[in-house]
Amino acid sequence: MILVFGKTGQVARELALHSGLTCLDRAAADLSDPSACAAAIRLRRPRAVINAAAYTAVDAAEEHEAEATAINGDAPGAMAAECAALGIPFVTLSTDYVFDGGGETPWRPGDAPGPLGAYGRSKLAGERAVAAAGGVWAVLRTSWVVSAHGNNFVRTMLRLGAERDELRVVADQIGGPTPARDIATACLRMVQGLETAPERAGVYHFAGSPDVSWAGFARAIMAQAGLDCRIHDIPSAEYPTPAARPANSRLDCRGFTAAFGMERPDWRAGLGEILNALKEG
Ligand SMILES: NC(=O)C1=CN([C@@H]2O[C@H](COP(=O)(O)OP(=O)(O)OC[C@H]3O[C@@H](n4cnc5c(N)ncnc54)[C@H](OP(=O)(O)O)[C@@H]3O)[C@@H](O)[C@H]2O)C=CC1
Ligand SMILES: Cc1cn([C@H]2C[C@H](O)[C@@H](COP(=O)(O)OP(=O)(O)O[C@H]3O[C@@H](C)C(=O)[C@@H](O)[C@H]3O)O2)c(=O)[nH]c1=O
Ligand SMILES: [Mg+2]
Repeated sequence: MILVFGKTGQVARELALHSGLTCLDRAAADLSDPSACAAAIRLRRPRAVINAAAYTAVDAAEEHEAEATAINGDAPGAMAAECAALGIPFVTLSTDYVFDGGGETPWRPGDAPGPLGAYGRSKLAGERAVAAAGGVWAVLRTSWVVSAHGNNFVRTMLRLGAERDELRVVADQIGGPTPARDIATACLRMVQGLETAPERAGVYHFAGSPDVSWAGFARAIMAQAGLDCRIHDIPSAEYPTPAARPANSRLDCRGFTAAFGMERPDWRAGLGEILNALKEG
């Protein structure tokens, strides 16, 4: 059995569609209590652990950094330490928001992080705690997660696109939208890969292709959904938010493909599947 932290989130819901997994919701394991997470692993004796739970409210994290750091920093660290003690692989997710967004070159896993906000700092704290715990661990940084469930940009655009004739969307933040379904597959590939070749432990990048601005992504969503809503390109300065977002969120995913044999998924295909799932309701 593979133990998954998270049950209701975008990635956790896609993981739960696979067999051989036990998914823990907040009632079964609250990440604001890291030692309870370690205890849950000890009790259940899985062959591997995937952490798909996190504090993901980017703007709210600015005012709740201590809570975000407990959940995104301390809890994965405690999980990783327990997995190291048990000699089992541990996979956790991180984000493009650990980078400062400078330049236009896709970020490589070894590039220096420089988070612009509290969410990114809390996720970086988690990466560092996991690496420090030792054992057979992997951090998968992904970006712009989308699915038919939960809070994500596709669902926001569908809601707003049905209400309005035009929308202003930032065009100077570029990244790779990533279907949660593909992230779930990637996590399971990593578990298998780490079981057979533990020397693959480390930090990896995995994002959908092609890279696009939020405005470009919004236009694709409106077009594929058949919504008549015009998207105006705006600079980030015209869409002020409590937390700054990186301008360059491009992730260089070649190391992941080389290690685990999975290419970057085309988000345009994933978007079609999400729209179909929402239509079938
Ligand atoms: N969403 C995105 O765009 C991106 C996400 N990521 C990372 O990918 C991973 C998965 O994200 P995603 O699936 O989108 O997340 P979601 O925001 O969809 O879900 C978050 C999950 O974490 C759970 N959770 C939050 N706080 C706690 C807590 N204190 N104890 C237990 N469970 C808790 C939530 O449970 P509940 O329903 O009870 O609140 C929910 O199941 C995260 O590590 C995230 O940082 C990386 C890049 C982009
Ligand atoms: C709704 C809306 C958003 N925007 C902008 C704000 C923001 O820069 C961008 C995306 O909005 P979101 O609120 O979805 O962005 P955000 O919540 O920051 O998404 C991030 O979530 C975390 C968890 C991650 O790890 C990141 O990879 C990333 O996916 O679009 C507009 O320009 N116009 C709009 O009408
Ligand atoms: Mg959001």
